[in-house]
Amino acid sequence: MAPQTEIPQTVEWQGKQVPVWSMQTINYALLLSQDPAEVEKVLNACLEEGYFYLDLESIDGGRMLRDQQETLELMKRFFAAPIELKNEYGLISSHLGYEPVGSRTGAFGAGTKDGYEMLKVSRDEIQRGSPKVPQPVKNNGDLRILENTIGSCNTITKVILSALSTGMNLTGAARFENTHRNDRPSTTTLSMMHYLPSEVTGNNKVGHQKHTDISSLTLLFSEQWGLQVRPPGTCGALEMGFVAPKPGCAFVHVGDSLRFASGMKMQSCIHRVVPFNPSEHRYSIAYFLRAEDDTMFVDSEGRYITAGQWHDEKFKAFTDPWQWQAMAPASMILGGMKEAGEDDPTGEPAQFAPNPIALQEELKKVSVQA
Ligand SMILES: O=C(O)CCC(=O)C(=O)O
Ligand SMILES: [Fe+2]
Repeated sequence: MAPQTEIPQTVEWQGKQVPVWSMQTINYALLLSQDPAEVEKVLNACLEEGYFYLDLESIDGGRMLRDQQETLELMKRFFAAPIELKNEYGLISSHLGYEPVGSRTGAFGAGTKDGYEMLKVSRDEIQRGSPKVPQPVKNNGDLRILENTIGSCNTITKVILSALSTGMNLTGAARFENTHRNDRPSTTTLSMMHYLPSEVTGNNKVGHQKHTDISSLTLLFSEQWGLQVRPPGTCGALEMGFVAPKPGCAFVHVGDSLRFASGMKMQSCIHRVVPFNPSEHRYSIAYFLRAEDDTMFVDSEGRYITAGQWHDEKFKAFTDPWQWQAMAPASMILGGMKEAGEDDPTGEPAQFAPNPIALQEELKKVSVQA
């Protein structure tokens, strides 16, 4: 057996010891063969925690890891290009195009902005003859890399979905795969993110806001620290803690759509990204496997709605100014997941807190517009 990489139980961040949450590691090669013990293990991870590591170091997973490395190189080239080229088409739709830094609320909520720029290429788009991607990556070599990566991620997430259907004894049309078919429209997308160093953006423009994902499953690759999750507890989620990057592994988590499709049995993972190292550029690749647009489920508000409608409403909530987010039901951003109390009783690190006078001014601005 390969030696286990030691993951610490806590890590120092902003002068405090913060938990590093441990989790199950699922073996992709075993899942591919529907190994009964591995199927049960992945199902339990989704029912109890809503996330796990996926070990891809095998003959099948190895090529997928190489696709990620190629995508990482592609992203670094893309994000180094001038803004006019990156933003050639802007954000064409919610799941396709470029979003500059500071487009959404940041890691520390009210009055802060996010610290990442993002390029999204949807699975539906890459399947088209002439995908609409900005000029820096619109060449045969880069399009091939994007197609390979989207194909790999799609296969991996479908293998997981299939194991979960088997684990839940779903048969025929009731299996989860049957609402995630490639030839039916969906908002499934590959999202490539570049977090700028907080030394460059300033402390009020950092990270990624706390949320659960719209998707059914999210497959996430990052070799760098910064991602935090809030594990579900018996009386609400526990404290935010880090996910340690693990070599050869992806981090997979359940999103709202699969929680809803499982009749609320699975946990949608509460997470955010914080600046870990103020001088570091952080890169992450997320594949959001989403249900076909016309899939029906009961959402966290008890409504019988389509996956498309849940996507559109939640995407709007993600991109709304924080003042409007604060007025929306909490079940939207957190997919109905419960939190026991404050993230941290001693509060967020002071250096990231927005100036209270500036906050009041911003609040006034939006109430005048509304
Ligand atoms: O950058 C990351 O590690 C996570 C990004 C994320 O949560 C998202 O795009 O939904
Ligand atoms: Fe997310």
